[in-house]
Amino acid sequence: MSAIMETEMHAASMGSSTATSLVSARDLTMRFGGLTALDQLNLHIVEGEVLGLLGPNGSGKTTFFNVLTGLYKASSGSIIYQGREVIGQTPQEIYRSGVARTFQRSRLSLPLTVFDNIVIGDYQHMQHGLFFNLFRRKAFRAEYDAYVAKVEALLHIFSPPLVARMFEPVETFSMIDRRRIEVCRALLSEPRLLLLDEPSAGMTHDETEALMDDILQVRNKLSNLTVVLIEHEMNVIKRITDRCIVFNYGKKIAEGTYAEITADPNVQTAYLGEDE
Ligand SMILES: Nc1ncnc2c1ncn2[C@@H]1O[C@H](COP(=O)(O)OP(=O)(O)OP(=O)(O)O)[C@@H](O)[C@H]1O
Repeated sequence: MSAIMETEMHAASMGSSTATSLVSARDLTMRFGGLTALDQLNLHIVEGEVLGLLGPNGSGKTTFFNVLTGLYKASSGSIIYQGREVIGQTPQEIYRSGVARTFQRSRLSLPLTVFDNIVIGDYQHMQHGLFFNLFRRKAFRAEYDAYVAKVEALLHIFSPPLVARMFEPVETFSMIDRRRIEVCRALLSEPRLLLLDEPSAGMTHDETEALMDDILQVRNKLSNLTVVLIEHEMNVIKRITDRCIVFNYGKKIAEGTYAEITADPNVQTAYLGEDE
């Protein structure tokens, strides 16, 4: 089947005649010694969707993110993002092409301020030579002010009270605010594709609900953004995804709406099998 036909089939499954694939993974395989974490995986990520990635522990979800963001080099197969092969590109190149992510474990520097934590991700884009900082004070100030305005705007989408506290250290913030800060950091580069690895991990039910509202709000405000989230909380998946893909043993075993995948016997067996 041609790539165009597959894209059109996906457009049809999204209920839209204009939907196109932002990412296409084909026969993607990632081996760690004798362990096959991704096993000839084929999937598409459709532009503008919120896609949920599900699957039992160890089914390859985070490995997929790690390959897509260039942290791991796939053993074989291909990932086309915006018409270009991702495999072989460095994490920095992939980031610059518009793919940003958060991690399962927090990667914030707790003693640093909210502002510093957010802009640190964009460090490579900054003019930061000694000459620039010492002798081009006006340009330095303008760049700094532009970053402050950008961070304020991002924090404002999530939680206006965070704006007033943006120069306070992250260690003084609650878990949900820390997650918001991490998502803001990922959004600073104005990505087209945002990958969220278990955003609800370690949060209470109410915090999770609030963060999901935030993510929906971000998605409404940044209409070109495509979001993929790995999540174990089925309520979250049900509430915010347009479509889901389920992994098991590094393969895609189901895809469709939340209602479709939860009714799928393959999915039920994968999860029940894990509990037994
Ligand atoms: N760097 C690595 N070296 C060796 N094995 C790895 C590495 N990264 C992942 N694996 C293995 O690959 C498999 C898939 O792991 P992965 O973290 O992608 O699963 P997951 O679906 O994200 O799981 P979870 O839901 O528990 O986060 C697991 O068996 C894991 O132990």
